[in-house]
Amino acid sequence: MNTNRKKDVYVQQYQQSLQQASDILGPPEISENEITTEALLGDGSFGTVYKGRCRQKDVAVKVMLKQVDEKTLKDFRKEVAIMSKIFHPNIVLFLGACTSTPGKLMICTELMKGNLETLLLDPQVKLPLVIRMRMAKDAALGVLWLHSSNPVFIHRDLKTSNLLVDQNLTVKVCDFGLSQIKQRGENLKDGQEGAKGTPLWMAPEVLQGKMFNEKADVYSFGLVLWQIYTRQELFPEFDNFFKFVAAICDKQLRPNIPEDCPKPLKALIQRCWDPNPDNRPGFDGIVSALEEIIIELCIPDEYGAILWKTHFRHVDEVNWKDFVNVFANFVGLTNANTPSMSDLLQFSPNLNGSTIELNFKCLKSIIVSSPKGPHEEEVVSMEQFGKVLAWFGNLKEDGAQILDKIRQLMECAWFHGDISTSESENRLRQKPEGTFLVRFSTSESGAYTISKVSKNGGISHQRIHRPQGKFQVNNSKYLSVKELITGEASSLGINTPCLGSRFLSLIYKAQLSGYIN
Ligand SMILES: Nc1ncnc2c1ncn2[C@@H]1O[C@H](COP(=O)(O)OP(=O)(O)OP(=O)(O)O)[C@@H](O)[C@H]1O
Repeated sequence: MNTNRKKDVYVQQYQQSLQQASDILGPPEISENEITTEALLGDGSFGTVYKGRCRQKDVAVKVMLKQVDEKTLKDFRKEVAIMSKIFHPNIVLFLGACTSTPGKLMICTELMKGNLETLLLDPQVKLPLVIRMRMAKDAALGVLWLHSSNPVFIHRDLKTSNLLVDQNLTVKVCDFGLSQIKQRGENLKDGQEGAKGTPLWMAPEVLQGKMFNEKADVYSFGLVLWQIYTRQELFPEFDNFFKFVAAICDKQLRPNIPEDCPKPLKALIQRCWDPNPDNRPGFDGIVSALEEIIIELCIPDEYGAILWKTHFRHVDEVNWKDFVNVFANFVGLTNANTPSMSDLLQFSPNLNGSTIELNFKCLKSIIVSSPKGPHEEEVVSMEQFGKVLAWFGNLKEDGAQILDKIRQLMECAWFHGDISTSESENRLRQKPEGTFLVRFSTSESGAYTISKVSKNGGISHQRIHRPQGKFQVNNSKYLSVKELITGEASSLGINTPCLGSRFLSLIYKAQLSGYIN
């Protein structure tokens, strides 16, 4: 037998054994008495979802209605069959099902914290936009997986209540009761029983009983994105189905996108809910667009965002060495013909004790989050990179000089950097009037705060604002914090730097070991 033929036989044998295994095993069957139900988690049209226990594990249990018609039974079997075939970190993990006891049909899945709709509509829950966009990306990754499978899975009931959230705010897609399988390129049409899904979230072609494909999920996802952005209820003004269908399909009505919505997000939402399914993006395009939106939210500096998009677009954080190499290349300190900056810093005797080495030490001291455990790496997050650029400048104009700016500020005894308001008060307590420090503002991006001991030993805080990249207190603007402190010392009543800055020891240690000053 030649090698290719042998390979074919092995592949055939392997596929047969897989088929046999799946015929024997089927979806993991759990017997009725292994499942106990506790608190109610949610009510759906197919049944009720409870928190439960199964084989000593907390689970979610969807208990189907006792009296089910043939169609619901078919949907239940389909949900079990689909869930037992899909595995992805953004799809709720199917654990097993009780399929054999009539009147006791149950599906067990991993237990999640709750659904996204409830979270979004709760005004008490703080969810910054960047976190919401990460949640949207999670959901899009889950649906991308469904749409990329062969055959294709169409979810058919995408809505925020079918997106579940865990304790880390990771989002996972659930509820495959209405999902359908189709071949790539195939279009489907609903039968006599009518459109499937939840009308408010349904694509116009589905509402009208026309041919549809996976782009119907994209339409629903446009509404999901709208709700993730606005945190408002969807179409509260409608209570009549026929008027609703006419508004969506004939008048092409869509929810209002607020003025302050970032332009790329607005464009993405509008493309997703385009009346023509062919104009809607695929989920791979949606994931890419969300990645760009997340990067731009975290890194408002134009060139900083370009750096991250070009080199690290799929990740939220990178290890320090990779970051240093990319950054040094980007600002022209190294190029394709030189060794990488991390190698230069480690092995080049020329850089030992140089300003460049010290500059990178200073950058590292504010950009790297310290490892949480012995096996964790030193990493730079997209957020922290964005913050450092907001504090220290404009990457396009400053290039490598940004590193000098960081070091020069750290050389000032009064600069304490990333300490909290209460830590600044601890450091200033009992100090004479006029003692002061400067730190990063905890609430305004790119801004600084002067904390000082005022009359009678009271401690007060004053913001240094950043209009157009300048540094401003009262009505005076300066090119740097250092110039501002010198220029405004007497008007601000500050005279003595508060000691204790962690950066100063870094600079002194460097000077003692021979750094050029
Ligand atoms: N694994 C889970 N962990 C925590 N809560 C869950 C879980 N699964 C479902 N829920 C809760 O139950 C609700 C209903 O679940 P699900 O959508 O699967 O039921 P359904 O009967 O198919 O509902 P519908 O068809 O009306 O969307 C969810 O919105 C969620 O709040």
